[in-house]
Amino acid sequence: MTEGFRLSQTEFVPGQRWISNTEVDLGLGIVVESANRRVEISFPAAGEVRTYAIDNAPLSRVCYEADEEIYSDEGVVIQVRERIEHNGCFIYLGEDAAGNEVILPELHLDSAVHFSKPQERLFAGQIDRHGLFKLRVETLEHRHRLEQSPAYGLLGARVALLPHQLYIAAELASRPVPRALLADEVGLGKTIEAGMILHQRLISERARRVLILLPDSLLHQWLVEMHRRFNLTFSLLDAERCEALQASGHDNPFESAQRVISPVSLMTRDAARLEQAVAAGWDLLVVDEAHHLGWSREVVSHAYHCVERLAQRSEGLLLLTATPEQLGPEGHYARLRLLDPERYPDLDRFLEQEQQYFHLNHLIGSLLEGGAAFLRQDRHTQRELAARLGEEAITHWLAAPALSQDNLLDRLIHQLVDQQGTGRVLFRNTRRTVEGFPARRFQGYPLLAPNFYAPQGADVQLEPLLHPERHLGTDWISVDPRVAWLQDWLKQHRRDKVLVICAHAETAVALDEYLSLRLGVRSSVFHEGMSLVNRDRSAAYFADQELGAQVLICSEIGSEGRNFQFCHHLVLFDLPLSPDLLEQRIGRLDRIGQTQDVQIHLPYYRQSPTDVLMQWYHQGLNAFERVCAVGDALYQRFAQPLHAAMHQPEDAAALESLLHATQEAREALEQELAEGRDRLLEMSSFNAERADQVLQAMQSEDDVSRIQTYAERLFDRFGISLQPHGRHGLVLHPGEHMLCQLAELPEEGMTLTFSREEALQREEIEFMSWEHPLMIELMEMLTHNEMGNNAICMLKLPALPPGTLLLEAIYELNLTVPRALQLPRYLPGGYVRLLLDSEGRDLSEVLGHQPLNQLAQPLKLSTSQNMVRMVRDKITVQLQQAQQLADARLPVLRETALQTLSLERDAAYQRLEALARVNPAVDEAELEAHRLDTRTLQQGLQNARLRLDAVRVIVVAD
Ligand SMILES: Nc1ncnc2c1ncn2[C@@H]1O[C@H](COP(=O)(O)OP(=O)(O)OP(=O)(O)O)[C@@H](O)[C@H]1O
Repeated sequence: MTEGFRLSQTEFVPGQRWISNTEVDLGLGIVVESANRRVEISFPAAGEVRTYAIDNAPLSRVCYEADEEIYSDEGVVIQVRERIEHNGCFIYLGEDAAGNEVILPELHLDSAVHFSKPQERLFAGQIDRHGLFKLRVETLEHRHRLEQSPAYGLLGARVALLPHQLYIAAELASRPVPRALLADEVGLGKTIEAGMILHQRLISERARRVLILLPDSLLHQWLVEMHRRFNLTFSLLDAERCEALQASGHDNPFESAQRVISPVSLMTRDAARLEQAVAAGWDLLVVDEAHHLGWSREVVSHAYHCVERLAQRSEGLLLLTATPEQLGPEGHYARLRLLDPERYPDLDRFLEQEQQYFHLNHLIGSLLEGGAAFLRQDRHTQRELAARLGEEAITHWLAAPALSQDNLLDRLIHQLVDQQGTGRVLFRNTRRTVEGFPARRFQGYPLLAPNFYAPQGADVQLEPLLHPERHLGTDWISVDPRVAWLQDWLKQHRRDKVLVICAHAETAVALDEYLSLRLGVRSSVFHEGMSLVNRDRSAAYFADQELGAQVLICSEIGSEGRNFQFCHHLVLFDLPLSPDLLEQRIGRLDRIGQTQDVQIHLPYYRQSPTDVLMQWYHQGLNAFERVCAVGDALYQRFAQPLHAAMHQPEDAAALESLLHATQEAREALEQELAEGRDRLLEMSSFNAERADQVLQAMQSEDDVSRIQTYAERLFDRFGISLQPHGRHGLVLHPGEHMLCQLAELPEEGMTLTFSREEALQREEIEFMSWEHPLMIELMEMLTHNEMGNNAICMLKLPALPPGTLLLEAIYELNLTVPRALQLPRYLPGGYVRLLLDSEGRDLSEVLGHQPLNQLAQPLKLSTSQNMVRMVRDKITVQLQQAQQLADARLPVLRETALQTLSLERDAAYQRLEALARVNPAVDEAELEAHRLDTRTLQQGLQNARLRLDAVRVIVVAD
């Protein structure tokens, strides 16, 4: 667009170019005829002709000055050198891009020209409503504040603000590339953490293409959770949909969408699909229930291979599992290797490193306890620190003023925590650190096995012994005392919902049929033999509080990932032979959102293998009533005597000694871990100070009255029809006079609340946060287009003589840095505001934007246009003065931003450097990437220019 565009008032002469002030989209008009106090204008770009009364035609004359760029109707760009007038029409003399002399009569100006810059629009008479200008500036303020907030990207999630999740989300969101294992205990919110990280990366444009791989049973739940909690819509690509897409002409179905959810089974069963998914490339890959990715030195599972291929083609990688060591330390190692193959090249080295935790933890423990005073005196610890973090780190610390040593010590401790083998990639929060979980209560129900049931003996396979129904014949349901027990229990708890989990689908189906068909219990079933749709229907039927099922019977697939915390009773119809799987089962109920104690019930045959296993779990591991983090490790250690005891359930002495040994081993192991790995893990998984910073930022942005007041004006300006809905809510509908079509406002309208609390209770209504897609759409439309970028108003201010002309200019920084690097975070205040008086003095400090808004009176459009015509020369001078002043401010702005930038980047660099001491070969690449990004950011600031974003002319009246 052209700079310094002028408007001039002359007679209407055929051939002149004018624009309509009220219908700017018509483009440049040509005077066709002027007679009988009327003028006829043709608008070639729009193919329209208009006739106006000459006296009050809403038209402005188009007239370009020397040095401006103009476009001919043949698309040639011309730099104007001179403008001459001939018979009332202009002729422009200038040069084209190749330096050729061009003479262009105004008749041949491009008619499709569009004015967008504030000064162009002001002079062209395209003056915005005063309210729209105010809204634009307010929107800029909000946008900059949000971009600089530590909560940026996390605000839009419909979630309760839980510090352990906020910390992980903020920590990973701030990294250039998030590659991590989210391993919080069952039900602590790994899906939510992953969702928050995704949301942040997508909003900040650090990721666009996301693939989520899931077990079949979790596809729908994730789709719903991503949409309902994060407003993120994913395409589900399973085998059928891939086929359909391919049939409709998509060579690679994975290129048909940016955000995809797929079952892992699609990759493992169909090599071609895996290749397509790999070829499509991803910014972020998420794999839930990652403990299924089996790996050992001898055998690597196919699922592991598939995920490995994809992980190599994806920048970011989030692996989710509540039981990272379920398949032993090898499996754990293998998942870390997926995240960072170079840092974890070798299993033996990894196992060795794990042994080092004790010393590191001891060092950290003494620093935490003794603080700066201790470190100042203790030379031995100083030497140890120097050995781990480098001589320079400790010399620098010792040289620092005593007052700042405490803070600096925190930084050193964090560097030590990072150095721990898995410090930066593994996040594990436990119920010990996250408070507020209800208790678990366990009750076993010993039953007499039927007389004819006797499959025991050392030669019988152990696993089937845990499922007596398999030995009771086809009519097992009528003879198995567990069924009678269940029937009885249900009768006594008619009002309670209960989740029943058993190992096999056939058992689940038989139980369901028996309960519903023979006993009339409202029961539903969930197993791997059902279609995904039917599984979800069953789960939804169970979730329905009023008309839903009382009982849901799940096979083992129901014990992973699903959310059943609305129910408080869990019946274990059998026991799994894995402590981690037991924890997964209990985790369906014992998860965030559970409001009552979780009651766990186990009917079992007296003196059976299940009886032994139950006692081992309960007395040995205490795994029913608490999370036993060392369960699988102890299972590996005690498998042999445990299996022997299960084969000999009547041998009370052997069992007693097994239980005793297990208890002792558990206590010792827990103690060892608490002093070693777990403490470090706890420290790297959570930082109260950082979490609190994010929490406070979130709470401050949740201020309902601020967002509500602003949003109501915003919606109204765009012509959206709104009605109040409760205290903090609205019902929106597309209005009759909407300014434009809105992709994020559905035809049928939307009911919303601005309150997070209400949004958490009422999932059927939208949570309107600063990051709701509709809010983002409107704010972007306002600030990325010319809407409201100029205004004129009147002001009565005794301190200033009437007739004084003030010019308020708002400048934005033009940044040429990729948005993903989030340069605006470092900019103080975000934009520059100047308020110039007639002498070119800046009064912005004396009269702020808000006070000015309160004093300013809007003017009618025609008055505004006349006013601009009268004072356009003065405005032009003031605009030039403002630009000079703004340019003079730029170096200071740049310097402050560079300082903030280097403070933050240096701290991050030091953290990486400390890490590189352990593994220099690997981390050099990361350090180099960091240096490069820092250079790009610095360069971006050096190249930044101030661009006039909006301008307001203020006329001081009597
Ligand atoms: N911050 C939160 N606000 C509201 N609900 C939450 C929050 N965090 C988690 N939840 C709810 O708690 C339940 C457990 O969360 P989630 O499914 O993310 O846990 P998980 O760690 O992935 O569980 P699992 O180990 O079983 O896979 C879900 O119903 C989830 O919606």
